[in-house]
Amino acid sequence: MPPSVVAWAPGHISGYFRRVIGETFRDTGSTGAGIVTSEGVIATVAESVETEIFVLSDGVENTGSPPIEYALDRLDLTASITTESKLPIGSGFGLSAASLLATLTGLNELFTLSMSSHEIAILAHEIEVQYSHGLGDVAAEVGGGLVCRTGPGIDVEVNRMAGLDDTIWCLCAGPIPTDGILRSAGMMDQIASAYPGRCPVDLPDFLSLSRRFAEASGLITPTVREILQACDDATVLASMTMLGEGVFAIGDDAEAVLSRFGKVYPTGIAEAGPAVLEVRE
Ligand SMILES: Nc1ncnc2c1ncn2[C@@H]1O[C@H](COP(=O)(O)OP(=O)(O)OP(=O)(O)O)[C@@H](O)[C@H]1O
Ligand SMILES: CC(C)(CO)[C@@H](O)C(=O)[O-]
Repeated sequence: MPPSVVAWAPGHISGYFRRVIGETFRDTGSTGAGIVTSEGVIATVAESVETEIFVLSDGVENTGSPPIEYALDRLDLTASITTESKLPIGSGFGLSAASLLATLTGLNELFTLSMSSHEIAILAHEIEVQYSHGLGDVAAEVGGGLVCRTGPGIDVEVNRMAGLDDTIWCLCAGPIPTDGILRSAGMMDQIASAYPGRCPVDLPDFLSLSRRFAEASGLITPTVREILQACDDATVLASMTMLGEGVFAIGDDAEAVLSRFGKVYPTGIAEAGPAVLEVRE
């Protein structure tokens, strides 16, 4: 077996956001708030004469990942890469950013690239913005907690609320292609007008601000509406995952209410960002 490294990065449930377009990708991104999730992406990277990428997400295996392929090209590397996540792709869990952060963290260790965690984050953010796969997920996922980003990019101060032991219950009705929304000027205008303009004071406040944003953004689909209504009827705090056709909720009855609509994915709130888990010589 060739040498390999296993690395991890957290996911991110964005609750509300506003795009900010800067002069370069470094000051382009979003302001907003979200939950960095303990359910994220595990990347196993190994030396290989040819690049191969396997993506295992929510039990479904695919091959290939353009953003990861681009990252390898930028680093002039070939490698065998496998990413694994219990959460489904494209459903608002920030897995594109997490897969980049986990993969780059693993490659950095495997090939002794001597990249700092900040340099890894800069490259991941650039790729996210370039592919329109995300705006603020990398900035959120470099650390843990309930995060509030008051500026775009990863060189700005991020407010993090740590030590939260709540379980976040998530339900996914289907993917929403992030790039399609981010590339729509009309949607971006409506999203900007829905933006709350402040950071949450605690987790319940975050859910409440996110729900008001979702209602005003025009993004709620009929399926999400039905699920949110059931949560309202049961006095369960819930909102829509950005950007995915999904719902996230907290509280004692959240799992029971969401389970009526399909598979429920529980996650904790991460305490930290990307890390190397194992080095296999
Ligand atoms: N776990 C993963 N492993 C490898 N590549 C991934 C992974 N998740 C996403 N990608 C790549 O990123 C692309 C865009 O993913 P997308 O942004 O839609 O998912 P997401 O980040 O989970 O959703 P969101 O950005 O709404 O939170 C995918 O088409 C895929 O090429
Ligand atoms: C745009 C976005 C909602 C996609 O996940 C996220 O990157 C964010 O909050 O900026």
